[in-house]
Amino acid sequence: MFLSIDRLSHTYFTKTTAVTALDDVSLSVEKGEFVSFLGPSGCGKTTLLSIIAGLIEPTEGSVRMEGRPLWPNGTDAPAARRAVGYMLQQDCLFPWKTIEENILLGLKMTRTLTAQTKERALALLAEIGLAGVESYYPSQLSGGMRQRAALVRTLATDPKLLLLDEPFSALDQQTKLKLEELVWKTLKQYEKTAVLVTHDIEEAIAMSDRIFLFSPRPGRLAKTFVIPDDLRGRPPLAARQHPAFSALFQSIWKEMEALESDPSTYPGAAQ
Ligand SMILES: Nc1ncnc2c1ncn2[C@@H]1O[C@H](COP(=O)(O)OP(=O)(O)OP(=O)(O)O)[C@@H](O)[C@H]1O
Repeated sequence: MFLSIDRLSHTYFTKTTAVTALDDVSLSVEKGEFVSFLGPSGCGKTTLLSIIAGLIEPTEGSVRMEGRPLWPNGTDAPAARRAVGYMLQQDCLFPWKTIEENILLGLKMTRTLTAQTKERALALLAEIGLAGVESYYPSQLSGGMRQRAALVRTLATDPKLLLLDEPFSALDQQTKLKLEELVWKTLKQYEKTAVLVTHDIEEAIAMSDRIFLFSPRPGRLAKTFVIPDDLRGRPPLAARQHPAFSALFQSIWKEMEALESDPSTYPGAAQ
C-alpha cells in the first residue's frame, strides 16, 4: 500500500472551543492512483490534506507512505514529507520572483538544484505550454498560466505524492476544464500518485480513480466510489461526455443529499 491512513482523528482546540474536524478516518491509496476527497464545506478535507502534508499533527491515528510514518512524528518522517508536493487554490507564486525563479524555488530549498534538475523543470514548463515566460513575473500571466507554473513548481522536485487542494476552483470554467485535462495527463505521464480535495462532484468523477466521500462535520469517511473503467481510462473532458458520467453523478449527488439531511445514515456512523 502506497499511502495508508489509519484511525485518524483531529480536533482543533482554541481557548474556549474544541472543534472535531475529523473522526476515525481510515483509508488507503495505491501507487499511481488518483483519488479525490469529496464532501461539503467544513467536513475536514483540507485538514486531512494538511495532516498528510505534515503541516498539522493529528490528535490521533497514523499516516504512512510506503511503510514510513508521516505521523506519528519520528526520525523517518521529515524524509518522507519531502517526497510530498502540495498545490493550492492560490498559485502561491512569489510576485517579486520570475517564473523561472519560482519554479526552481523548491529545488533550491531542498538543495536538489543541479543543471539536470533545472533542465528538467524548464522542459516541464515547455511541455505544459509555458515556454518563453521564464523571465516574466507572475503578475504578467493569466490565472490559468500561473496555476500551470505552480504545477511545474510542484512537480519540479519530483514528489512521489501530490496533494491538490482545490487547485482549479478559482479559475473560469474554460480554463478550469483545460487545466484539469493538463494536470490529469501530466500526472498519468509521470505515473504520480495524487490526492485531490474538491467539493465539485463532476471534477471528482472526471479526474479520479476513486472518490472518498466525507460526511459533514465531523468528517467521517461515508462512502468510497470506484470510478468504472469506462470513465477512469479517459481524460477528464472525454469522461465528462461519456454516458456513464451522469449516472455516477446522480448516485453521488443522492448520497451527499442523504448525508447532509442525516449524517447518521452512513454505514460507519457512531451509534
Ligand atoms: N485552525 C483552526 N482552528 C479551529 N477550527 C478550525 C481550524 N481550521 C479548520 N477548522 C474547522 O475544522 C473544520 C474542518 O475544516 P476544513 O478546512 O478542514 O474543512 P474543508 O472540508 O476543507 O472545508 P472547505 O471545503 O470549506 O475548505 C471546520 O469546521 C473548520 O471551521
